[in-house]
Amino acid sequence: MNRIAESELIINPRGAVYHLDLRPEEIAGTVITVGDPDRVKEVSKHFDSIEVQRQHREFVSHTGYVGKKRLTVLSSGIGPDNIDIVVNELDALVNIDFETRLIKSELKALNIIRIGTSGSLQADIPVDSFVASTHGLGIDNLLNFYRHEHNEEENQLLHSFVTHTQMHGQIGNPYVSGAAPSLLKHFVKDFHHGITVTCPGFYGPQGRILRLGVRNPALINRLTDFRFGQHRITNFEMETSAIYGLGRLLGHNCLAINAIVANRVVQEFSKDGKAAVEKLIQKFIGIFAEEKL
Ligand SMILES: O=P(O)(O)O[C@H]1O[C@H](CO)[C@@H](O)[C@H]1O
Ligand SMILES: O=c1cc[nH]c(=O)[nH]1
Repeated sequence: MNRIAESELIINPRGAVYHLDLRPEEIAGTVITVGDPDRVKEVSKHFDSIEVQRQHREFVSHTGYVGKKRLTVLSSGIGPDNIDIVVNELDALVNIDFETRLIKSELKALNIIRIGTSGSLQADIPVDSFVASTHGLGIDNLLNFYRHEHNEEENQLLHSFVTHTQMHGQIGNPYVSGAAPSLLKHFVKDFHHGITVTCPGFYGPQGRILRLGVRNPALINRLTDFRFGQHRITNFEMETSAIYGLGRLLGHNCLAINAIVANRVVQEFSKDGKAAVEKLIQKFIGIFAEEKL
């Protein structure tokens, strides 16, 4: 097996991975990712104890316990490019030996759960409600830098998506991956389920028009109308498909749960998005404490 060079896996003088500044023993088997660094303490304030607190750039992390269960909460910052760093470095922390720089013979699967905010694409999914993503569909291109394959059903879904949204030639190849069924099954009551589209930006890529025109002005309507069997697109944001896609390639169990702060169909924004996120965090902590995940 090949030793991974110093330039490829960068380990700092503390023995911690380059961007996250975390050592292997400093993360738990369940990792919550949040976009906003300030949200990390909003999650860890519900921990019974905190044993590790680190910060490097936008990557703030707290590891501690809820009851006897250990978990880490880590901010990713905004966007799929940051998820490339977060998921690869989390995987390295558990699956690469930092002494020998060799991939371990026994690989570990993390539970990676995003607690985020998102924009609804359906009139019946109002602001302040919650969505658990059955699929992450990426129009951000990140996964196309890696060798990956889709199954027949995913290929059909993507073909139908590109045709319906008329995105041919506008962006690279969209990609799609499902949530881990072992995690999704715990987030049913009080959650809408559906496909989450992940975008490489908040404005043009999500059809927002301020001063610039967009190439696909009908994008929101086309996403709202899209159907594939019983599947529809519930929402969009900027991380889920990258987490699901990289997580699947690396063998981790991934889920995204999002609080809806904007409804793009009825053009409404939450009056108290912070309260909606707090309710979602409390719901997650309750489920994590009581159920087997
Ligand atoms: O609230 P977070 O988790 O950052 O998620 C959403 O909010 C950011 C945009 O405002 C993007 O990261 C988007 O995915
Ligand atoms: O509309 C929204 C709201 C939150 N996050 C997004 O990416 N889009």
